[in-house]
Order: sequence, then structure tokens, then C-alpha cells
Amino acid sequence: MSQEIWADVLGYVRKNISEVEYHTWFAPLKNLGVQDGSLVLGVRNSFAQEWLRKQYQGLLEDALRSLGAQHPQVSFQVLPAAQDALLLPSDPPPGPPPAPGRPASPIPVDNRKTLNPKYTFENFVVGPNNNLAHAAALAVAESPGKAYNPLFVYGDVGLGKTHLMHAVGHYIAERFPDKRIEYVSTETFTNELINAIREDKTTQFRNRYRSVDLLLVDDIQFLAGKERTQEEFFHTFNALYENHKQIILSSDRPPKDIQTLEGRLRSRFEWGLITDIQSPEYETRVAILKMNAEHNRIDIPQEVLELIARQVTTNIRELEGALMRVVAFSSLNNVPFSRAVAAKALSNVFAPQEVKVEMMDVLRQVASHFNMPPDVIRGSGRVREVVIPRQVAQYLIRDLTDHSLPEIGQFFGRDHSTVMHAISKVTEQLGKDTELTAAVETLRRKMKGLDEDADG
Ligand SMILES: Nc1ncnc2c1ncn2[C@@H]1O[C@H](COP(=O)(O)OP(=O)(O)OP(=O)(O)O)[C@@H](O)[C@H]1O
Repeated sequence: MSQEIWADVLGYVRKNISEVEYHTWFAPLKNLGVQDGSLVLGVRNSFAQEWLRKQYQGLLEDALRSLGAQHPQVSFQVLPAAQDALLLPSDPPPGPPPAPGRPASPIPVDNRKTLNPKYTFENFVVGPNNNLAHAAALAVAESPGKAYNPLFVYGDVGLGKTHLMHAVGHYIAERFPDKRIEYVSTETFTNELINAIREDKTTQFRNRYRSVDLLLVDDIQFLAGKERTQEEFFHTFNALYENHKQIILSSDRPPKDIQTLEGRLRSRFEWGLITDIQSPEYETRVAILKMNAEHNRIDIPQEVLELIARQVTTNIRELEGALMRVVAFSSLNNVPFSRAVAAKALSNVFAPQEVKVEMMDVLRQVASHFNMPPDVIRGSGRVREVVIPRQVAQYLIRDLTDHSLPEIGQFFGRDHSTVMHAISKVTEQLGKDTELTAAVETLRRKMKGLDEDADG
């Protein structure tokens, strides 16, 4: 599709959604042209793909219809890493170079320096546990200082409060490069204040915090009991609020539960919107793991992500840590990802989980051992290179799972007598054919979760 028509599609979409939605989901899309009658759009990851499909497919089709398409169809394709790199938001927009001898002006404030580049709206998985906080953050990003001021987000540790705050920061930094954004933890705010007092620099300290357009303060519950810091923060708050500057606060509890917080501060914290984030439910945890794996370009089977999501249930930081543990374990021991490997990797940290070996696990391990796609092993090929791995897979499934011969046959699209034949073939060769024997033994060890070797 020509870029002009694509621009028209975007124009239509933009009129029908909010600016935040547009910049989060549509600005990064890449028009890949029309294939088989369908407009193909490149997206950065499968999370964006699913979200666009669920939320915006109809709108895109309406846009095409409005431009005269009879049977509009849209599909999404996850871009490979290299193309994706071209779309990273940190890339400066193309523009003319500054005139020689003159600095480019105005000099943009480096707003992103305190923001974590990963903590964007696009990387934030929305689920029933956080959708209200997410919606509030979107609204604030769209109309800073107007929608809800302050926005107060509370919830237990590691549930995404900082991520959401930074997402607002990124969004505003991208749209309004000269707005000043300050992210600070309450602890840092306190320490800086102490230093400023000691060094007689309170004026500088005040000027700095009172001249920002967006102030993000993390862990505000740590104001409790710190009278001087509360006093200072009270004046900062008032100065910003009166100038319609946006304030976002995070805390592990709502304002009413922060002990020894001055009443005038507490009431100010309640002026805007108070919203909470809960622990994510299973589906959201799986989606977060999937997004993380893709973000780090790790190809990891869904059932392994599911196992991790069942192990870690409350804290998203720990959930991400568990994923990284599994990744490290598998690469250190040079074994492919499987549920058994994941369970083993996590068993030092979490209560060991009984992992039943599944047929698919065995097939994957065998496929990886023989360096061949699983589908080829399950397919109908009859050359020796495929037949041997297939027989080994059937033999190991029978050995390591409770599946019956007909069930194994069905899994391979064959009848039970073929499986029986495969098993006796392998049994016969064990001890005689050294290569086959070594393969079976190595695979058996891996499937059993590395019990004998690579411990830890
Ligand atoms: N909904 C989400 N989607 C994707 N990643 C998330 C989500 N929520 C949290 N995370 C990730 O979980 C990790 C912890 O999040 P974050 O630091 O924002 O938690 P927090 O609530 O601020 O924790 P703390 O109270 O310890 O400061 C981060 O890596 C963040 O990217």
C-alpha cells in the first residue's frame, strides 16, 4: 500500500482515538504493504500484535472501508529484530541538520535521563489487576495537570507502580521535548534536602523541584515521620499544583494508612485520583513473561512460561527474576528450555514442583539434540536421518511418560504397532550402536531434569 494511503488510514484512526493511544500503538506501526488482499502491519512484539488485534482491528478496517475498500482486511506481523531496531522510540526523528555555525534551538531538556527506557506504556501489560491505574495514567499522560492531580498509585512491591509513572514520563517527554520531568524516590528527595540544608543550598533545591512540569515521586510512604521533608514537600506540592503542573505519587499503601503524615499533606494527596494495583492473575503473569522474553529476544516455549507463572504469583519483579534464572540455567548447562529444566532452575528458590514429562517436552528435546524441527520428526519422512530421531522420541516417551502405545501413536499420526516396532528397534540397538546409546542416555538425563549431571 502506498505511503499516502497509509497516511490516510492513520489520519482516520487518529480522529477516532485518544492521542496517547495513537502514539502508543499506531505511531510505531510499519506499513508492510498488501499481501493476499490483506493490509499487513509490522509490530514490535506479540503483545502489541494481540492488543492491536483485540482493540483496534475493527477501527483499522473501518478506516480502509472509508477509503473505498470493499472487503477490508488487516493483519499484524511481528517484526524481526533488525527492522524493529529502526522503530525504537529513542531514535531521534529524522530532520534537517542544524544550520552551520548555529546550535540547534531550542535545546531540548534531556528528560529521559532519569527514566528507565523499558518502562513505557507499550511494555506495560494491562490486566484486571492494573487496568484502572493504567487508564488513569493514560489520562494523565494525555492531559498533564488537568485530568487527575495528583495521581496517587499504590500497591505492594514490584507490581508496576514505577513502571507506570515512567510510562507517563516517556510519553510526555516524547510529545513535549522541552517539558521538564523529574523522577525521584522519596529517599533521594530526603537526602538531597539534607545535603542542601547542610551546604546552604536550599534555594537551589527549591528552584529545581518547583520548576518542573511533571514530578514523579516514588515510595511517598517514606515521608512518614520526616517532618522537615514533609514541610519541604508540602511547599513543593503547592507550588506545582498552583501552576497546574502534574504530580504523580506512588506508595505501598493509600494516604489514609500512612502514619504520621501531616493532615494537610494527606488531604492534598487525596485531591486527585487514588488508584491501586493488585497482584496479577495467571493470564497476566504469562503475558508479562511473554513480553519480557520477546523484549530480551529469547525464544522460550509457552509451557515453560506457564510453569514459571504458576511458581511466582505475587511480585512481578520476582516473576521476571525467575524467567532470567531459567534462561541462565539453561544456557549455563547448555540444555534447551523445557518444563523440567525450568522446575529444576527454580527449585532452589521456590518449593520444588512436581513436573510430569509431557510428550511434547520429549519431542522438543529430541528435535534439538538431532538439530531438526519437531514437525519434521512427527512428519511422514522416511529417510534414516528422520526415522532414527523419531524412533528415539517414541522410545523415550514410552520410557518417561505414562502414555500408552496408542496415545503415542496418535501423537505421531501413526498406529500403535509402528510405535511398538520403533521401541523394539531402539531397545535392540542399545549397547550395540554407541552413538544411539549415547543419544538416548543424554536425552534421558535431560528429561529427568538433569538429576545426575549439571546440578545447580
Ligand atoms: N503490567 C506490567 N507489564 C509489564 N511489566 C511489568 C508490569 N508491571 C510491572 N512490571 C515489571 O515489573 C518490575 C517491577 O515493577 P516496578 O518497579 O514498577 O514495581 P513497583 O510497584 O514500583 O515496585 P516497588 O514498590 O518495589 O518500587 C519492572 O521490571 C516492571 O517493568
